[in-house]
Amino acid sequence: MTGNTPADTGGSAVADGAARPVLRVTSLVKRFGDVTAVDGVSFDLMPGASLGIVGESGSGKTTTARVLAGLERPTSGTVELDGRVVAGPEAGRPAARGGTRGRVPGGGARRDRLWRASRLQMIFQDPYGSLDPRQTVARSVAEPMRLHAPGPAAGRRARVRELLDQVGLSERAGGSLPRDLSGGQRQRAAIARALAVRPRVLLLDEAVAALDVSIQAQILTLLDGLRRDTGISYVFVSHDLAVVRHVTETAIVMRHGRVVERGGTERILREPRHPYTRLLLDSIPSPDWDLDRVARDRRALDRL
Ligand SMILES: Nc1ncnc2c1ncn2[C@@H]1O[C@H](COP(=O)(O)OP(=O)(O)OP(=O)(O)O)[C@@H](O)[C@H]1O
Repeated sequence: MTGNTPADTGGSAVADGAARPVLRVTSLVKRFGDVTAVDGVSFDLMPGASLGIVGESGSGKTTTARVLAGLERPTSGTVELDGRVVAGPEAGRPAARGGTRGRVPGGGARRDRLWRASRLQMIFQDPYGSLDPRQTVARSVAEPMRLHAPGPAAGRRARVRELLDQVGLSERAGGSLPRDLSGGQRQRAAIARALAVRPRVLLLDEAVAALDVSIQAQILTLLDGLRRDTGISYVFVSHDLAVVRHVTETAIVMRHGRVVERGGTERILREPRHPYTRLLLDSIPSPDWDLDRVARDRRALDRL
């Protein structure tokens, strides 16, 4: 076990003060009654880096993501976003080191939510989580701009065209309702909407899990290009190690709410150190797949 310190995740190493993590999660705990869904998770995400959160169903990935997005309050621990504590006992306060002073300018819960949403956006497995089924894609993409940066409609229209182009959608697709698009196009539209406010972090929760493999590859390539072009950071939540390999440099592996392994994604996949990570890798279908061994290893792990 590698413990739950942020140590070796978060992308490029940065000297003191040179750059601070855009997202810092410290000792995060989330309980639902008797169930501890997240149990002491910590990590840093540097600007422009991409971090995977992997684990099986029930390991606490989605709950972690929901706390980061402000959809759940943590039981304890803190989330610092862009130098500001956005969740935890000090929420609304600047982070201890190098953060902005004072509360979010103007204060107020709505202001705080807008501030957070302007820096961190979430993409769900189901694009209907962010697209209104009754609105054209173009309107859905324009909406966050109206909220965050009110200004002339002409400027918004130009920016919507630019965003649609950035995610590979035609103007025609922009004029369509979500139900008239393919699953891949809908996910592109959800990404365009998330990018509309120029967030620093995109939090992707099983964002390609519902798509055919060939479409998955297209979306992953799109995400790679967007990160290169914009310097945005990703937290990429997935049960699928092959997918995580494509879009992240570092990863944490979660089991029963805890981080059991962390490090470079390639290293984790090539030389897993924790038996649970090895089991996850052995569970991927391959020509020499040994189902009996996977079942045996799981029983042994469950006894630990
Ligand atoms: N709102 C809730 N109320 C009670 N228990 C919950 C709630 N949300 C999650 N849990 C429990 O917390 C644990 C972690 O769930 P979570 O959804 O975070 O895992 P996960 O790794 O994302 O799995 P999945 O991919 O299936 O969503 C599970 O035992 C789950 O049943």
